[in-house]
Amino acid sequence: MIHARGLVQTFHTKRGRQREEVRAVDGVDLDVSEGEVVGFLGPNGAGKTTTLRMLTTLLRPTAGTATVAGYDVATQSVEVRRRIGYVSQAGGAFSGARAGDEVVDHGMLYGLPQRLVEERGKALFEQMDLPGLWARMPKNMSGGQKRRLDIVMGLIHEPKLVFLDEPTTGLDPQARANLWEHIRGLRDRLGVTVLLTTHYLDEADALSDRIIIIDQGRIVASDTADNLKAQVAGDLVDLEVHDPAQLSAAAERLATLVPGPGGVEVVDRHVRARVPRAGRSVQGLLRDLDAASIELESIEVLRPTLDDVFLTLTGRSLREAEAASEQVGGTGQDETDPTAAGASTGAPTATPVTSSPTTTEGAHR
Ligand SMILES: Nc1ncnc2c1ncn2[C@@H]1O[C@H](COP(=O)(O)OP(=O)(O)OP(=O)(O)O)[C@@H](O)[C@H]1O
Repeated sequence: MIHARGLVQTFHTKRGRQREEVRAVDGVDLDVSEGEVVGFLGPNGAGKTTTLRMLTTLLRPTAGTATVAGYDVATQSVEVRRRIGYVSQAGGAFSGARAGDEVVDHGMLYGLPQRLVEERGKALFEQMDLPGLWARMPKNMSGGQKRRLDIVMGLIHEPKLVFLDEPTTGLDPQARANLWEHIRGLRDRLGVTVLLTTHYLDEADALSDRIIIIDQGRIVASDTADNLKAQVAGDLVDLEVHDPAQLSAAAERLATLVPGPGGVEVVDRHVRARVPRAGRSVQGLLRDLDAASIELESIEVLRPTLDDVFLTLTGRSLREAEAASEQVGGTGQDETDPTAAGASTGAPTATPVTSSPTTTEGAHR
């Protein structure tokens, strides 16, 4: 469904008098098969949205090639746009119309007949858990309902491939969980291929058949969540020791489970290490500690998380990476040089109907 090779996007920005080049995407190779739900994970500013904007033909790649649904993003953008749905990060900046009318107008922009769009739209309202909201103004909907309406708009022309850019940002936990169910349903019930960006680790973990991790414009990993976690060297065992005088004795015992030297960390009253298959060895450890009369306040065994994967791959946690990206100016989109390579391929709203404005982003502008 998606095949990208060596995708690059550079932006030129100005800070005061200084002209700077930002290499937002730096040689991305990416393949997504039909029917996959792929989570595109990375810290703020890693290049997720920029990659999506190239794949959805909203930005022309500075270098590299990509085909989406069988068509070239640079030379066959109309064909690509007809076949995809794109729910942008910004979501719907809806007009003052009623939700159902927004959906019908949006579908008709694809050249679809009104009656067909109404039928499909109403079915999608049911599937997306928006019953009775057809005549409601989007401004009077909750955040979760608006996000689901965004997805209805992205699906109205029955694309086989949908791009969701941070679909649950700003939603409360219940609305997020609810939207996850709907995203799973896109694949299970409608056979839709989904590429979704997120910086929520739990979201990528829960939703994705496969996870692609991007950092500083480069892909650093692509595999199932389980395989990625298996690359991290073991489970984290954390012992909280009752008597600080016994910390080094506890550390010695824990060290016997760690392959190689230097793997045990002592922080306050805690002794921690990564232990391969801790589930199997922790019982013996407890017996050892007991025999040596080392009393514990608590013991925790934590399976690796995707954050551990990111840390192993990049040497930074996702949170550190996000904080660093915010310090260097975050999105930095304030002074973009309009002549920069990759200026938009044209606002979809200005595109004739035959060119099928296929993004909810464009249609909401
Ligand atoms: N129009 C632009 N002009 C200049 N720099 C840009 C522009 N768009 C993005 N960038 C920069 O490119 C880099 C990647 O941005 P991008 O929005 O793709 O990241 P992201 O992974 O989607 O982040 P987030 O999770 O915050 O949405 C960042 O450094 C950003 O500041």
